[in-house]
Amino acid sequence: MVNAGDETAGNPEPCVVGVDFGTLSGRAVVVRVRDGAELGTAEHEYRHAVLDRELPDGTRLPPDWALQVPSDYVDVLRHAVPAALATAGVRPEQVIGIGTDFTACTVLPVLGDGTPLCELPGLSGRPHAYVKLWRHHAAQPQADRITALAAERKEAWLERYGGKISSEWEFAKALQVLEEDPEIYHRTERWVEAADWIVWRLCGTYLRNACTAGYKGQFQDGAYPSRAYLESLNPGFADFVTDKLEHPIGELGAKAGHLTAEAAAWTGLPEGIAVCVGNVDAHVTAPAAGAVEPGQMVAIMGTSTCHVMSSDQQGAVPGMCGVVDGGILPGLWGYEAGQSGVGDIFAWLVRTGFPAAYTEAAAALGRDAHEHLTALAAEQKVGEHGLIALDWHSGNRSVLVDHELSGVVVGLTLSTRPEDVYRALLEATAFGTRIIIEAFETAGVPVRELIIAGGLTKNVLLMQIYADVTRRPLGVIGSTQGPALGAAMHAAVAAGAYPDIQAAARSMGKAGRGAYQPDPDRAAAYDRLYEEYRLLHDYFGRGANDVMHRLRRIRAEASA
Ligand SMILES: Nc1ncnc2c1ncn2[C@@H]1O[C@H](COP(=O)(O)OP(=O)(O)O)[C@@H](O)[C@H]1O
Ligand SMILES: O=C(CO)[C@H](O)[C@H](O)COP(=O)(O)O
Repeated sequence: MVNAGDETAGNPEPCVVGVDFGTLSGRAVVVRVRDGAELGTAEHEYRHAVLDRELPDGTRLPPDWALQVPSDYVDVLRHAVPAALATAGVRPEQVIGIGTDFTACTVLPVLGDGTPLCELPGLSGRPHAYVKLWRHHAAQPQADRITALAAERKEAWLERYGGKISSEWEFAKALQVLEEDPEIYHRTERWVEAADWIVWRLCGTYLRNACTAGYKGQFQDGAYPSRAYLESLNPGFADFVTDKLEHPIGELGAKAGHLTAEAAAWTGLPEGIAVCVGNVDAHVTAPAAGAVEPGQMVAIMGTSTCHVMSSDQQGAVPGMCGVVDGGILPGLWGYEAGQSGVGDIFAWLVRTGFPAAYTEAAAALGRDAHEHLTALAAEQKVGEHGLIALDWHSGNRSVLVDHELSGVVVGLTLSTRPEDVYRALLEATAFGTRIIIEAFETAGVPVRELIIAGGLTKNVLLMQIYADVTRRPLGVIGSTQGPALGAAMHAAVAAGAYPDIQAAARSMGKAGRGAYQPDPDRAAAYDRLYEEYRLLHDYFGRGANDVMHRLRRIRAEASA
């Protein structure tokens, strides 16, 4: 990190602020416009983290729920932005713009002035009044009906979503509210992506960003799903688009408005600076990683993995999350696919399968649990643990689009150790990425380069496994704050410092090429394991054995 304190004292250079709203925290970074130097960062954890068991008042939540509290996002503006400025040694007057990115589809019900329903008197005990986080997966029954009806009616937009609509997105989540808590649904005046809500808080203007509108809001070729379609889904849902969703769309990198006096007081930034249109964590990271050419796929690996890629070719990739015109970069088709659980799955093992003796050994070596398991797992040869796993602990986003699937580890014996399972889980996520890449290439959308970004780039074993499993050289982004950097780059465009995001990427992006090379022997050994993964994937995921769905029903009955 560069400290700009002295350097900027006599000659203050323009800077921008990017704020990345992740799953558990928000991270702010102060970036120099000229060259993308990251001058200071700060993180603020959400006080309520993820509500997946109960509301703050103790109201119990069913399985597969994941909610958040909107005031936690404002706290990031209050704490992380001033702290990042202080660390950077940058004076507020140097900052010409602020940009944000968010997880998505993370969506909330609000009044016409943006007030979240969960903040209204009498509604703090109502689960449906809260933010539904991207990994709220309880709307799967609604998603299944949305897909089935679209297929039956041959809705043209279905193909743009790889043939399946996800339970993570705006329509499935809203339909769940209507069907489970109609009063909350009727009191909802706007159904808003958190990505747009935070921009609304910053500049007082509500615009729907083109990215989430396209990928999560089923907005294609200037239109949402028709009233007739929605009425067939549920008569009470017929006017969802006109009553609660439709709103002017802001292009990515455009200026949404100017920082209000209230938001200036929260952040310590000057009132009136440019506020960029909202965007998504994965999508802003592509230009941050220098990926502005067709066929450069960026996998943003953290809690989950998103695969984003721009292409000059429009294709129907089965099971992708979507293809949106200009969804990542203007003038190109933007593709997204993903894996709902990656770091989250490794965290599950650390939480549930890390014995006391391991905790002591890790502490003695000064390692955290991930580092300890990784170091032990790195001592093995490919296949030595005798395991194969399916990475579906948080369901399958691509290519099966089914959040009622669950995780599997085959091959457990009385000799199996935690590091064996940990390694099998690392490998399972790499196999999941290979399935996705193959789906693109089979559909005629070439993947020319694979670049990795996100928190998991710090795990060297994991990166090498991805290179070996995919048989591709991996580039690794040259920043640990890819999304926040990408948000800052979009802010620079919104403030007029660059004509477009491609130009900003040339000066501010942090491309890293060829950091890991595949090893031919390990790659060959992984080919054999990948065949086993594919077999299990199709067996459990494509209907040959529906045991995972049946188990969910048994669980629901048992806990009813
Ligand atoms: N050394 C590690 N190896 C593998 N996974 C890790 C390691 N350290 C943390 N993780 C996982 O990384 C995830 C967080 O990734 P990060 O990119 O920081 O966050 P986010 O995806 O929310 O932006 C967590 O799920 C955590 O379990
Ligand atoms: O689906 C997304 C983008 O389209 C989510 O934002 C993403 O999966 C959550 O990201 P993270 O793993 O970084 O918390």
